[in-house]
Amino acid sequence: MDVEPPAVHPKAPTPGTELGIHFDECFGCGDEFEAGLHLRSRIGEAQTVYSEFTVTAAHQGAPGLAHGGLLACAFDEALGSTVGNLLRRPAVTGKLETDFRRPVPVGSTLYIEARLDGTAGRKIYASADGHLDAPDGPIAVSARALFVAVGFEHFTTHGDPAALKKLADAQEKAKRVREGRDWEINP
Ligand SMILES: CCCCCCCCCC(=O)SCCNC(=O)CCNC(=O)[C@H](O)C(C)(C)COP(=O)(O)OP(=O)(O)OC[C@H]1O[C@@H](n2cnc3c(N)ncnc32)[C@H](O)[C@@H]1OP(=O)(O)O
Repeated sequence: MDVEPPAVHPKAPTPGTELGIHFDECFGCGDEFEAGLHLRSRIGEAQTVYSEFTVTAAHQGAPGLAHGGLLACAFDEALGSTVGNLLRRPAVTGKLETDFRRPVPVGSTLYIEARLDGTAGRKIYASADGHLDAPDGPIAVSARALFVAVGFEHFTTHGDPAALKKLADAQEKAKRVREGRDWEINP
């Protein structure tokens, strides 16, 4: 099947939009776990998403240096957020390839610019570059990923249905608050 240019969803958030946490307990973006990556993302121009990840002592592999697996996790999150927010299609990572080009010290911040590259049926291609300590800093890590679109049953079948229900309820409540209708008698 040919790879087609990605079609951004008409209701995708617009450039400049700060993207919130998609799940409090997500290791990539959630706030629930102190050692998590606490990635913060916003929509950029032309099918891009910018994310920032500051490396702490909790993310070390060698003394004073980030663990490569956790850097890969940051890219998985940044790329997943790009796919999820721009295409608004549930998808999971099928393949993730990383090039580690420079060491990333504790205390440094990676500025990750991720983009959609194309789609082919359920397959979604995306890639990203991580710049060291400034949006135009040297590239320390690059990644390419294949996401595969899935139905919601992927999460209900393989994940935790009770936690999913809690998440759906929290998202619905946040939507009601955003729309100024958080006054239902039976919340
Ligand atoms: C706003 C939201 C923000 C979210 C951010 C979160 C980011 C984090 C994202 C993740 O980390 S997700 C968790 C890690 N990933 C997984 O747990 C996925 C585990 N794997 C699976 O569940 C299945 O293998 C998968 C759904 C990916 C595919 O199984 P399916 O049976 O549904 O599909 P199938 O195997 O028929 O593959 C569909 C197509 O994808 C291709 N494909 C699948 N996996 C592939 C792979 N690994 N490499 C290459 N191609 C692959 C496959 O060849 C095929 O291509 P064709 O259509 O051309 O035939």
